[in-house]
Amino acid sequence: VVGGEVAQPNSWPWQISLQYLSGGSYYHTCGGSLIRANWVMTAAHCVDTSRTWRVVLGDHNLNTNEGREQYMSVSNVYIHPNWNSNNVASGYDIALLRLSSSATLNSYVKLATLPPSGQVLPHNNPCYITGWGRTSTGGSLSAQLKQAYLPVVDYSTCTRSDWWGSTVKNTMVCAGGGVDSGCNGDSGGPLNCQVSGQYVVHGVTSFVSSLGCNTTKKPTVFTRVSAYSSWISGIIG
Ligand SMILES: CC(C)C[C@H](NC(=O)C(F)(F)F)C(=O)N[C@@H](C)C(=O)Nc1ccc(C(F)(F)F)cc1
Repeated sequence: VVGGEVAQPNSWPWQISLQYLSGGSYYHTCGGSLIRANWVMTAAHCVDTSRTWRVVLGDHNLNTNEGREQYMSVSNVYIHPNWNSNNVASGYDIALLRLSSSATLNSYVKLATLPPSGQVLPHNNPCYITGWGRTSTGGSLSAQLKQAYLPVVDYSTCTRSDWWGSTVKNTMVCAGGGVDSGCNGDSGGPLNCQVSGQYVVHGVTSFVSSLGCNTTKKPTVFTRVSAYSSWISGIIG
C-alpha cells in the first residue's frame, strides 16, 4: 500500500497473509480474505505456480509474534478456469484456497462479507485497500498491515483512454487513481467497501500500472467479486 496509514491491529479481521515455503522459511507473497472458516479468497496470479503455501490469520506485524496468529496449511487451490497468466487484462484473477482445517473465529479472525451477485458500486463509493505490500514503487513490503482510502472509480471513468482504456473490463473494479494505491504484495487482498454502514469485500487486488503503483489516472484494479458469485458458490457450496 502506497500512502494511507498503518491499520489499527486486527481491524480488518478477514485479511490474511498468503506465504510460501522457501529454504525452510515462509515468505509473504499475497493477501487474501477469509470467506468461510476453511476457505480463503485470493488472486489467481498469486497461486498459479506450484508451491507449498500457508495462510496466516489474525496477523498485524508479519515479523513479530503477537499471539493472535493462526497458521493454516492449504489442502487445495482452485484457480478460475478462465484465468490466463499471460493476460491479466482478460480478468478471472480469482482463486479459492481450501484450508486443511477450520480457523477459530474470534475478535481477531472473522469472516468477510461478500456482495450480492452482480452488485456494482457507484463512483466515489468509500473503500479501503488493505495489505502488507510495498509502501512505494520498488520499495519494501510493510511489516505492519496498512490501509488506504481508495474511493471507487466507475467503469465509464476507468475505461477512458487516458485512464486504463480497454485494459479494464466490467468484471473489474477500479479504485483510487491518485497518490494512494495498492502495490506489489497487496495482490489477492480485499477492497473493503462501505455499503449501508457495513464493510463488504467488493474487490480482490489484481493489478497496478507497470509504470508505478500510484500512477495518476491508473487506479488500482480489482477483480469484481460480485461478478464471480456463482463460481464461488459452485466451489465452496
Ligand atoms: C503480476 C501482475 C499480473 C499483477 C501485479 N499486481 C500487483 O502488484 C498488485 F498488488 F497490485 F495486485 C501487478 O500489477 N504488477 C505490475 C508490475 C504489472 O505487471 N502490471 C500490469 C501488467 C500488465 C497489464 C496489462 F493488463 F495491461 F497487460 C497491466 C498492469
